[in-house]
Amino acid sequence: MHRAAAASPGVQGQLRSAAYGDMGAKSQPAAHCLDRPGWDDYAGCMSDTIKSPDDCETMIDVRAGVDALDRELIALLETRFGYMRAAARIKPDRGHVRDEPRKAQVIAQAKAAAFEAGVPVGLVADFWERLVEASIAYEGEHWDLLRR
Ligand SMILES: O=C(O)C(=O)C[C@]1(C(=O)O)C=C[C@@H](O)C=C1
Repeated sequence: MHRAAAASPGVQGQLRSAAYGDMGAKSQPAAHCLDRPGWDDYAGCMSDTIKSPDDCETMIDVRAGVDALDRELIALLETRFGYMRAAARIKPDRGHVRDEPRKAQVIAQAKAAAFEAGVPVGLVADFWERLVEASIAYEGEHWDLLRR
């Protein structure tokens, strides 16, 4: 499932401004670009500013691409933490915040997806371990905040 297809308009706008916010209105992709899957759409819409890795010719190209991707990653993380706030709101017991079987499933899925994508699996395993632990801490703090 493509993330933009599943996202609300608010999340799409958030992704767009986080990824392309400082590039000026002229270089922002058309809204339809974020509704369609695949690098070709992303790169095609952004061809005047952001090039696909294979099309990069200079370090300016590379760093523009990396910076745009990093902004998008941060926007995605913001959305993930939004789901943690939702979980904190929905889970009836504080003891449910940490769910070890689900944590193991989330990490296993991330490792499998990394393997499929040719991304270093060890890196993803370490990153997701940190990510889920940080998510548990965040969700717990939010659970307490909502009920104090
Ligand atoms: O799935 C949940 O129950 C969540 O709260 C999300 C999440 C996660 O980061 O993905 C966080 C805490 C749980 O230990 C398991 C998974």
